[in-house]
Amino acid sequence: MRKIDIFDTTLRDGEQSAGINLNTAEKLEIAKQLERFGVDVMEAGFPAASPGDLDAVRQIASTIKHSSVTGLARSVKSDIDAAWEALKVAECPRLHVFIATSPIHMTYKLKQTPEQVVETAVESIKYAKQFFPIVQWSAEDAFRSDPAFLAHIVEQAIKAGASVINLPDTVGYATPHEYGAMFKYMKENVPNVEQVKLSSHCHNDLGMAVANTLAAIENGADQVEGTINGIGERAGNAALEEVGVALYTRKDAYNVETNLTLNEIKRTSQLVSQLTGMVIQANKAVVGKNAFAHESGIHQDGVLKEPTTYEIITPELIGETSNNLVLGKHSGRHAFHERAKEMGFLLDKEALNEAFKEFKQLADRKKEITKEDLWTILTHQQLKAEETAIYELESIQVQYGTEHIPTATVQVKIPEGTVVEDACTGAGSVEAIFNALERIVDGKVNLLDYRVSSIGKGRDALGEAVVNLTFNHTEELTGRGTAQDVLEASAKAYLNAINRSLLQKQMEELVKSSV
Ligand SMILES: CC(=O)SCCNC(=O)CCNC(=O)[C@H](O)C(C)(C)COP(=O)(O)OP(=O)(O)OC[C@H]1O[C@@H](n2cnc3c(N)ncnc32)[C@H](O)[C@@H]1OP(=O)(O)O
Ligand SMILES: CC(C)C(=O)C(=O)O
Repeated sequence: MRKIDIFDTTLRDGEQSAGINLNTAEKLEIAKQLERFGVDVMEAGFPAASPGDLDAVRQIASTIKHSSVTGLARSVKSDIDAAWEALKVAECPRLHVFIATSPIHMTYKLKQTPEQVVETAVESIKYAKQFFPIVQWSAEDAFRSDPAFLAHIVEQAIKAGASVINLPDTVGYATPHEYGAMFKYMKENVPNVEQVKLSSHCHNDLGMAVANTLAAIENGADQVEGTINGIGERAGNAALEEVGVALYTRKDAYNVETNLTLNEIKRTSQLVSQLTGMVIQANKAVVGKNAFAHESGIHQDGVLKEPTTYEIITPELIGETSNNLVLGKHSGRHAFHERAKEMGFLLDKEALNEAFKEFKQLADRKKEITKEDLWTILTHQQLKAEETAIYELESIQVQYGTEHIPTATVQVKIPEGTVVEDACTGAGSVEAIFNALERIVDGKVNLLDYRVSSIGKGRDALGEAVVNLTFNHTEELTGRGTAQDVLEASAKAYLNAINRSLLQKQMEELVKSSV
């Protein structure tokens, strides 16, 4: 199988992303991880850019042993000298030197004629070859260059000593078909092309960087360039993790191999995201938070029965521990039951169905159902199953205004099965609720403590109330209640404590009568 070299430029083109600035220690950390990931070449920086960049490239070049380290230089002697200064410590120093070849860039930016550009390119490669055993030459904006001129300058670059020729789509303008055709054209029109490796370098301005990279491979590219998470100038570069996984998953289509250790992808991606501060979009292919998440019931059911129904990549392939069946309003019973089992809840069918109903009601109101929400719902059902609720809150209504006395009206289903209603005032809404409930429950309540907190984050988080009380002079009991509204949660917590007290009494009587 044909081997494709992976050239990573996270630390050079990736760092060119607006807002990213990595220090030497951070660059070194990423470089070590790129080495573990198995990239063949890593571009560690642009040594002429700053003393800091030169130092970082030097440190990386002296540390990394299993990937070749390179640095970028303009076709300017002082840039090449700076690169040599940084890279001479490397096991096999490699330079990446470039000059633009498109009419727009030559005319307006370089202000050179095509002949002058050829001369500058050849001179710089020859100069670099005095120091570097390996010189990669890039035709910046190759895709928008005149094909015949491009073929001519590539031929001259090879004659001057370049051993890798990179043909970037610098502004992300190409379509896959067109970008592939450029490689085919070079293969057919550069007489000495077989002496070198051809390389792709794609930008993502039209969202086609990865597709273009794959098209280059199909048309003879031996090396592909890109970055982790696709970071880079403007809309970024081809995302290497996507390229690697596409080549592996569609081996049947591409029939090539790489040295990448794919199960290092997750770790590499996380590290780059964390150190650069570039957040990975949730739906990003391969490494996005949702890449292995299934939310809808039909998909979840399929994946539970057979993962390949909806997963073409296994999470393990990229070093992810498992897929994620996200429970939300589109989820179905299969996934909900499976999650309950995973969480250790052994509920009967009826309790599970009740829990599922409660879950769906909550899912309608909340963006995301958190693990804490599920614990609450499932625990509630489990307690219900074990305890047989004695007092159950039916409804609650509170009138509150800064100029009015808070009044609560509550309806509670009592142990006899009837629904009783009562109302009471209080210094605040919670006290009014507790006073009304105390009139309904048959006994003396002594409230000892009361706390409310939110479960999870966000404006739509559930409220949890905890009540400590004694009932008819029992020992202190704790009751918990959860609801979207803290007043409802408070009423539930209050009744939960009373129910626990009654249950305890029933148990004691049962034990006494059996002795
Ligand atoms: C497509 C790419 O990603 S290319 C890489 C882009 N990366 C970077 O630019 C990051 C590092 N760059 C830098 O730190 C600075 O730009 C430096 C140190 C390289 C140069 O800084 P300055 O000397 O202040 O020049 P400045 O950046 O303003 O302008 C670039 C100059 O280089 C020239 N130039 C651009 N590319 C090349 C090239 N490949 N070969 C020779 N000269 C070039 C420009 O024409 C311009 O020349 P001019 O000053 O005669 O007009
Ligand atoms: C310098 C070259 C390789 C580049 O980054 C580009 O053309 O995008």
